[in-house]
Amino acid sequence: MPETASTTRAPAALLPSLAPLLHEWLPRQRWFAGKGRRVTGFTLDAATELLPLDGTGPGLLHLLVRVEQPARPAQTPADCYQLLLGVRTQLPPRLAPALIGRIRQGPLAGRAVYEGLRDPRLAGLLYERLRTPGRIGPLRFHGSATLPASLAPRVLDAEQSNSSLVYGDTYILKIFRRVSPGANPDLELPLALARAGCARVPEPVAWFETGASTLGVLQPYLRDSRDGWRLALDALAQGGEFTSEALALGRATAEVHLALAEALPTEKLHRARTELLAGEMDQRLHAAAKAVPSLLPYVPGLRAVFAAAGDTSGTGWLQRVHGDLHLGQTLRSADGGWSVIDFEGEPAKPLAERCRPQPAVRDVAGMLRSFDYAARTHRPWNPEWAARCRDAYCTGYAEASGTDPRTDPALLRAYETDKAVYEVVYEARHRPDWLPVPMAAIERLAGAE
Ligand SMILES: Nc1ncnc2c1ncn2[C@@H]1O[C@H](COP(=O)(O)OP(=O)(O)O)[C@@H](O)[C@H]1O
Ligand SMILES: O=P(O)(O)O[C@H]1O[C@H](CO)[C@@H](O[C@H]2O[C@H](CO)[C@@H](O)[C@H](O)[C@H]2O)[C@H](O)[C@H]1O
Repeated sequence: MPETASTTRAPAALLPSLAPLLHEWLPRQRWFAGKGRRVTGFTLDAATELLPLDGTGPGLLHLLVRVEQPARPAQTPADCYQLLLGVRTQLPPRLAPALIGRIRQGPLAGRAVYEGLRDPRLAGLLYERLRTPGRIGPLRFHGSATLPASLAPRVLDAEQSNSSLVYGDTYILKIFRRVSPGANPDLELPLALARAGCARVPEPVAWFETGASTLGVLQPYLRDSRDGWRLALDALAQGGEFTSEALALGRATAEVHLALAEALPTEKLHRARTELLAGEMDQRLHAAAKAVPSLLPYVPGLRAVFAAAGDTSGTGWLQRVHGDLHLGQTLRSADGGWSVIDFEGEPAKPLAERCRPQPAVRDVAGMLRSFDYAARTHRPWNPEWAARCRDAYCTGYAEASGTDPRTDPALLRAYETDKAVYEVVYEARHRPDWLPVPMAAIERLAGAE
């Protein structure tokens, strides 16, 4: 791979001037995973000038920053975040909302630092790097000059765990925000699925990485699609059914699972394994109840659900799965076909855990929870609507895969419970107003309702 001129500076030189700005700005970002814990400092893993900070024009600084926070579990490294910072002497008014702050000290004193992705010139440069594969300092760009040139970029303003840019309504580039060592499953799995000939997932056309970690993935943008969550809410609002869509979604999920099982290693599921899996759910419950004490009264009931799953003989196999499947991760195109996106897994889980083979029923459970979410979000609450969707989804899944997820009800219930516990922590951390939604499921699954 050709190495273009690298302008990487001694990282330590930049950090003191940026730290006060990051201190204010980082914890407020939607994708910042360490909310609620004090930030005590920063260290740099890498700093790369993608455009020089020599003051002749806008500079673009790529940073991998570790954020020091107390109350981190022992032996775990501080979270590392990917930042793309624009640096200008004068910030044009159209970029004012992107301002992070002005540097107060050092050689760059007075310069404005801003969210670089919001600057079309800088976002365009990132795309150009993908069109011209090569290395810049520690960054390795994999792409192709066959990608169309000069597509206008825009930032996607979605509720996201990462950040995405859409180029000319043709491609979408996801920039991973919290970066872990290892290949990100959101690149690995779509590539494997494309190799297996599964057309349910947009095929990655370019990406960039450090050699140790995946940093961003470019995929075709499904421009006329709508996501399953919006469509389900629309159906509810109009008093309409969603069962035929749920059936199609079940089929699509099964197709993805079959292709993943074909493309990547699988393992036999047996009794000792179900016991182990149930034990892990139990541990996650304890950690969750510590973080969100309103779970505490339900712990005995929930533990019984996990124990029942651990007692099952365990049939089928373990395989790579989506890991965080919900209606918002599905897109329906204008022709009615469903696609599945975002194979990163649950963002809070360590990467190694997200990449482990698991029972496919875990994804099924995620989607069943999503129908429940949609029905609960709607006024008046419509539990029968959710029950019909859940049934149709399992039927579609069984038709396409030959395996009905309802044939092992104890395992399915355990995964639904595990997901609801995860959702309680997720909502408590990110959207406290939504907490009653998973709490209602916790009450039901613990047998208290
Ligand atoms: N290939 C695509 N085509 C169209 N829209 C997409 C595509 N990929 C993602 N999106 C949109 O971007 C949003 C965020 O993408 P997602 O992969 O879920 O990001 P995150 O991991 O940050 O949550 C999705 O909800 C969807 O609306
Ligand atoms: O899409 P992400 O990978 O960022 O997933 C996280 O955020 C989701 C919410 O945006 C969250 O999903 C939960 O809320 C959805 C409705 O907004 C609902 O459809 C899902 O069933 C529910 O789990 C997801 O859990 C979280 O990981």
